[in-house]
Amino acid sequence: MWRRFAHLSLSISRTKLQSLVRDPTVLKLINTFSSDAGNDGVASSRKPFITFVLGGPGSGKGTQCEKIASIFGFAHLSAGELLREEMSSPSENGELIRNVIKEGKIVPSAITISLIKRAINSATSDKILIDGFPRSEENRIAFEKIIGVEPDLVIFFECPEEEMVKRILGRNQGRIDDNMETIRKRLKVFEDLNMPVVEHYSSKGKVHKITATGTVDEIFERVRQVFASLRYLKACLSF
Ligand SMILES: Nc1ncnc2c1ncn2[C@@H]1O[C@H](COP(=O)(O)OP(=O)(O)OP(=O)(O)O)[C@@H](O)[C@H]1O
Ligand SMILES: O=c1ccn([C@@H]2O[C@H](COP(=O)(O)O)[C@@H](O)[C@H]2O)c(=O)[nH]1
Ligand SMILES: [Mg+2]
Repeated sequence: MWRRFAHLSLSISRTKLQSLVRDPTVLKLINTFSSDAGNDGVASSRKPFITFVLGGPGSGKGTQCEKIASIFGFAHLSAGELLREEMSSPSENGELIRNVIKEGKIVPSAITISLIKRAINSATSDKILIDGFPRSEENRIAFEKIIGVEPDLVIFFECPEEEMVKRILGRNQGRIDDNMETIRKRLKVFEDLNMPVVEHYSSKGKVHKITATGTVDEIFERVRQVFASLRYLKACLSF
């Protein structure tokens, strides 16, 4: 296959390309865009390319996901947003979700995963950003079991607590959990339950840690480089 690259003046060595082709994320990129293989958990005839976007409350996940979605053509699924919509609809789980969110705790996996699964199945892109999920190791294990896939990539926004608190208190969207009492609980849940998920995927080499301080555009420039390099590799490897 290397002859296919011969006419390109790529500043990337053959050895590097060979190692990239063995990289699971790159292999998945190629499969996502060129195969019809499906899986049992989601109805798509293609395997979606799944990115988990993690970070503490107020670290900027939603803000950055919107930019990734518009520039790189991803579908943006926010687990928190799906739960808020469910909470506001005449759903049998509405009251439970409201109480859990108000307490800064984690909604049972079965509820969140069924909302995520439905959203993946109706997404118009096979490149999916799942924002703010999994929140715990229990969430993660349940997702991998029910959906039958692991994420291809994990973006982790690292942000100091005082900055996250400042951002949340300035958000002004009327969220029932954007108050100091709930914020303290959310920060503790993040450290105790969400960080082990980041550590799990770090040990598998899937995490891209992004420093989440600075302006929205400065942070997006760091994020953009991760996705631009994936897009570049796809372009190199799939023609
Ligand atoms: N780099 C930034 N500098 C200043 N404010 C920011 C920055 N990024 C996002 N914000 C603002 O901070 C608030 C929180 O951002 P955002 O909603 O994207 O965070 P989040 O990680 O999705 O939070 P949550 O986990 O609570 O949903 C928003 O009001 C957003 O406009
Ligand atoms: O997978 C999830 C995602 C969210 N929650 C609950 O919702 C709130 C708000 O989530 P944001 O991502 O900050 O919008 C969160 O504090 C949890 O209570 C959840 O349980 N599971
Ligand atoms: Mg958010």
